[in-house]
Amino acid sequence: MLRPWHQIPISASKDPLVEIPFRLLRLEPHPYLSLGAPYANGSSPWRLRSKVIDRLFLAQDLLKNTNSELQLAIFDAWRPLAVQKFMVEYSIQRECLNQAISFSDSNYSSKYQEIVDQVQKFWAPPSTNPLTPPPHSTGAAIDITLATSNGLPIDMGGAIDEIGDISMPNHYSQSAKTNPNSISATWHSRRLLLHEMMSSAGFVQHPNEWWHFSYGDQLWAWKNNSANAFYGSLSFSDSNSIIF
Ligand SMILES: C[C@@H](N)C(=O)N[C@H](C)C(=O)O
Ligand SMILES: [Zn+2]
Repeated sequence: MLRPWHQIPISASKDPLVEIPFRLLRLEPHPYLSLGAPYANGSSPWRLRSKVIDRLFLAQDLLKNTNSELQLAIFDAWRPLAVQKFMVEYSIQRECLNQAISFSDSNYSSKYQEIVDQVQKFWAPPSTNPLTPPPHSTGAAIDITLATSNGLPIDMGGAIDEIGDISMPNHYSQSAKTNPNSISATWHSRRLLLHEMMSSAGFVQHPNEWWHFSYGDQLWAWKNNSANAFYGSLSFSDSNSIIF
């Protein structure tokens, strides 16, 4: 499924993919490694382009100055194409189970196709076309939330990766307006805070996901009216060297 930002050309930067320093909190164990996703040769998902990491530190400092009791907490970062494919297939199967659809009838069921469409609102296709890379395989995208200073993720009114309207960044805006003292208003303000810190540091947010942000990829270029994106897909060869 092509998105409007897939028409943006990529003029590939050589900014390297590097390990995210431990000063930024990681939510361990890594959710997709725990599911058995295929990270070749034990390669680390905790990596991003170096300039993206600089921006994350900026967002972290902004957050510290706004609310010293909170910190950023990273859920996922770099994702090889094989992992993107694994996670898309896993998510379709999980939704089939949740919605009691038989995966074995998949080819014949229109309900199955509905589930595929729902999942594709949240997961980018594992495209091998260099013109349409999935954002996480460029090293420019991050799934992130807020945590207390002692490392406990706070409730944002919906789990990361949930398939449904609850994941829309503004899902609670109406109920927050109607009832400013409700838990929905708290969730809305937490989502707004995350968005504000990340966007002040230069990131853009995915339209359907409160937790997904990127810097320098096609979505970022499209939202910023920039002629080019500067991060394309990268993957690791068996020897772990970077291939652009
Ligand atoms: C679903 C979520 N983890 C995610 O990363 N979604 C984006 C759009 C993606 O698959 O690149
Ligand atoms: Zn993401």
